[in-house]
Amino acid sequence: MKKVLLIHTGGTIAMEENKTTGGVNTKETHPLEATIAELSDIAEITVKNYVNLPSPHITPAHMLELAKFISDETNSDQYEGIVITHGTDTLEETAYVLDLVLQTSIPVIVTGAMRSSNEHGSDGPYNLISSVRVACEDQSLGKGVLVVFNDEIHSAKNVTKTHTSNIATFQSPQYGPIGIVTKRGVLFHHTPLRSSRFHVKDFSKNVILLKAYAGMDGNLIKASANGADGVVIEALGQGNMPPATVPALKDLISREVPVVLVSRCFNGIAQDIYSYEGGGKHLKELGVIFSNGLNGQKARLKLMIALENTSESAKLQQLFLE
Ligand SMILES: NC(=O)C[C@H](N)C(=O)O
Repeated sequence: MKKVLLIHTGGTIAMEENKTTGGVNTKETHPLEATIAELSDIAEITVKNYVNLPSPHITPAHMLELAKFISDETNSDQYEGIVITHGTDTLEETAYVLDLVLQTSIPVIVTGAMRSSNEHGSDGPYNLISSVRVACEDQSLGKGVLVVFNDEIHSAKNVTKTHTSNIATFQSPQYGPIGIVTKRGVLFHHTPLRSSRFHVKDFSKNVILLKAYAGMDGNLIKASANGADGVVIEALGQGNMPPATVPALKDLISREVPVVLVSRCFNGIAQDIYSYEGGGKHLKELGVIFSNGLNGQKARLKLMIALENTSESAKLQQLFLE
C-alpha cells in the first residue's frame, strides 16, 4: 500500500454551514476525519493540518512556504504521493506555484470542495477519495502538479475555476482535462508538457494585474503601476489594447518594467496578430511580452517567480513562450 501525505490548508472542504445564519465558515475539527478513516483501504495516510484558511486569505508567500514544507517532508523519500486540500477560490494559483517550484517527481494532487461538509451533496469526501486514488497511481508520476475535482484530472498550468458554485467548476479551457477518475480506475488520456522549474526563496517583487476594457486609457495603468516591478494585463481578444493606453505602456517599457499580456478571453492564446495602433503586433514591437495561454492570475505568479531569477527582457520573453 502506498504512503500518502495528506496536507490540509482549509477552504470549503474544511468548513460547515451554520444552519441558523446560513454562513459558511471554518470548523475547528476537520470534517473529513470519517473519510480519512475509510482511506485506509486505498493508502497509508499521514495527515498534516498545515493551516486552516479560507483560500482568499492565502497569499503567494503561503504558497512558497507550502512548497518548502512539501520539499522538507518529501526529502526523506518516505511518501509516494501528496494530496493537498485547499479552498477553490485560489486553488489554481497555489497549484501553479507548486508546479513551478517543486522539484519532486512524486504525484502532487490539489483538491477541494464547492459544498461544505454538512450541506446536501457535499463534494469534499468524494474529491478527497478520488485524489488519493490518483496520488497512488503510477501513471501520475512526472506529470507535474495535478488538480483532481469532480472525476476529472487537470494540469495545474491549464486548470481554472469557471463557476461560482457548481461542483463542475474546474475546467481546462485550452486543452481539457488530462484524465478521468472512474469507479474502475484512473485513466489518463493526455500527458502535459512539463514547464521549467524555478528556485525561489521569497517573493520580493511587486507585480500587478489589470484588465483591459473598451475605452480604457493610460490613467489606471499609470496610477497602479507606480512602484510596480512588473505588470500583467488581461488584454482584449487576441492580445490588443485600446490606443489610449499605448503611451502608458511605452512609458513602462522605457523604464524596463516588464509588461506581460494575456487575453481576457476565457479560451485561446494572446499573440502578435494585429498591426493597428494598440494591436498585438504593434505592442510586441514596443517590447510587450506575450504569454502562451496562461490566464492573468497565473501569468502574474509566473512573472513574480521569473523576476526572482532574471530581469532580462529576452529571457522573460523566452520563459513566457513555454
Ligand atoms: N469552495 C471554496 O473552497 C471557496 C472558499 N471561499 C475558499 O476558497 O476557501
